[in-house]
Amino acid sequence: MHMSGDTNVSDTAATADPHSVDAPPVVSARGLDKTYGSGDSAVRALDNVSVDFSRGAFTAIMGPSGSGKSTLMHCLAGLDTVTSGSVRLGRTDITTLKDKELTLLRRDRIGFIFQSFNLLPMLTAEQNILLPAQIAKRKVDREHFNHLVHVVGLGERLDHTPAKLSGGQQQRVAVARALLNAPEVVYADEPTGNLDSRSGSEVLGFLRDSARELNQTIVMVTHDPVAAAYADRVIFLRDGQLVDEVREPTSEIVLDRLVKLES
Ligand SMILES: Nc1ncnc2c1ncn2[C@@H]1O[C@H](COP(=O)(O)OP(=O)(O)OP(=O)(O)O)[C@@H](O)[C@H]1O
Repeated sequence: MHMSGDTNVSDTAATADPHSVDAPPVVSARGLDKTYGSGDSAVRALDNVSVDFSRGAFTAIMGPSGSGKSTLMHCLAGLDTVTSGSVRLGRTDITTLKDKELTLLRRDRIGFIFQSFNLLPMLTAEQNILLPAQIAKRKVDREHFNHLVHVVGLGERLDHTPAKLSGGQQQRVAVARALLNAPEVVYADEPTGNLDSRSGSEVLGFLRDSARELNQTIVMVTHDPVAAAYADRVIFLRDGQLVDEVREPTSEIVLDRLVKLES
């Protein structure tokens, strides 16, 4: 679902190599600055960050604690305002939007996955997955729904409430919910932070497959080099600046770069 005037971006991007991190950007940030507070207590959380995220690419954002990962994701997703600079989603400069427009943009064009799953306890897995579409009065493509729940392995458990699901299953519900609308970009904030390593690798494998097979653009903040190795590309922040990047990462290379950043 696109807002008027934005369909061209996806149309042209669809002809690009879906697996390339060099495909046309879906999200493009230029000269992002974010300062919290003022005077002596001011903290420059982002310092002139420019970065592109291509269609169908799975990107991990890493860096030491306090380096600005969450701030960058929140600014990219329109959850926080920037001090200066611009963020484009397709053709829309989201930094110029009013609150109401931002709310609609997040609802219609962005998917979110959080560490804490954020499922409603009184709803079944199926109801949780369908809820955003219902709120937005979007027609659900039943075939896509069936495909998603099959791929994430939830077929048998659609009528269970979250309390009757394991952590990994709950996160798979949250992933299916985020992907149902085929949003232009999915932001995942430590999506495996609450999962054991087996459930975590299932969720990460599914995120990687959805980037490769569904051409889904995914941006993930993580502290975990093993999680980052599922991405096509890892970008590194230090003191609010973008300082490094690795393509086709392995956990060893990511760990090595992190250690260097922290030294
Ligand atoms: N609301 C806020 N008010 C003031 N300072 C903030 C706020 N949010 C973040 N900061 C500061 O901005 C800097 C970047 O924080 P941010 O949470 O983006 O880092 P991070 O890399 O995500 O850290 P972590 O890995 O610990 O989650 C830090 O110095 C932090 O203290």
